[in-house]
Amino acid sequence: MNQMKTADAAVPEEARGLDIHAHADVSNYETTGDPLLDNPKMSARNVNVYYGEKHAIMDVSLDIGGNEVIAMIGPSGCGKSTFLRCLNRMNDTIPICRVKGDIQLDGEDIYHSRQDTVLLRARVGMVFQKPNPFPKSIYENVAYGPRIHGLAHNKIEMDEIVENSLRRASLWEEVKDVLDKPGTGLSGGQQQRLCIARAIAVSPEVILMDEPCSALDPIATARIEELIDELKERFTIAIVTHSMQQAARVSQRTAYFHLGKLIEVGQTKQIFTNPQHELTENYITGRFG
Ligand SMILES: Nc1ncnc2c1ncn2[C@@H]1O[C@H](COP(=O)(O)OP(=O)(O)OP(=O)(O)O)[C@@H](O)[C@H]1O
Repeated sequence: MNQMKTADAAVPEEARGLDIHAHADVSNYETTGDPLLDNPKMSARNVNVYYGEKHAIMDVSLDIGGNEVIAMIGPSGCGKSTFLRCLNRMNDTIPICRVKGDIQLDGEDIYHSRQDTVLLRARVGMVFQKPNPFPKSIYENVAYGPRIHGLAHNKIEMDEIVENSLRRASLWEEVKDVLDKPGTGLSGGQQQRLCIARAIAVSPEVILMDEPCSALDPIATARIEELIDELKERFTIAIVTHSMQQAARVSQRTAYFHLGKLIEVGQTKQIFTNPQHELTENYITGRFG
């Protein structure tokens, strides 16, 4: 059986420290692997992103399949978060940021001028690196989205949405007796599960997760990873992670980014055991990153 090649598998010091900028001109690289799928849930074509003059994402084309977990990995600053934020137009909130190219959700252009971004972000929810509950009760954190989207007609329906969302986020048993207490009073791991419950409450189709475990301890991280595994039954998930072990544990496909370019995409097992591109191999074996 193939062995995982990741950095954490004791890479000797002398093998590390390869300069990422040794391959600084990646602009003409073609993506290796299978970035495109039949019948994708989301599809990105020739996406370029600029922050002012800085060209942060270069001509990325990538599909995301329904009910898959796709992990986005790569060295710091390679554009993973920027690309993720394109998928629900979170980059619109950054004035100097320009996004070019075509991104579709179920075949519809999400950058169309008639696209309502509030509705889009309900369909394509987001969980951030640092848990960010609203300064409101646990109940209100979850009820807020359904209320603004008119998803409940009465208190009974709202109670049901709140309970179901907290159950799906594996938090209900811990908070069912303290729903009126502030969400900010929970532990970091519980706060992150509350943020996941909040995202789930508006019945999204896709959940974007930007390093959702980086502020959590290993036990809280393991719970979120278990949760991701359960959530993929109902949702499509794109996750940015710095942890290759996490990518290997939670995802079916992995996309490797490098200096703004999508270098390689494939089945997670293949990426970690038999990467086709030298840059991917250098990264997963810990030579840079
Ligand atoms: N708001 C911003 N304004 C200007 N430049 C930005 C902004 N956000 C990101 N960038 C630049 O875009 C490039 C890609 O950044 P991005 O945060 O997407 O990378 P990343 O791979 O997610 O990095 P990390 O792993 O460190 O979070 C970097 O060079 C970064 O400095």
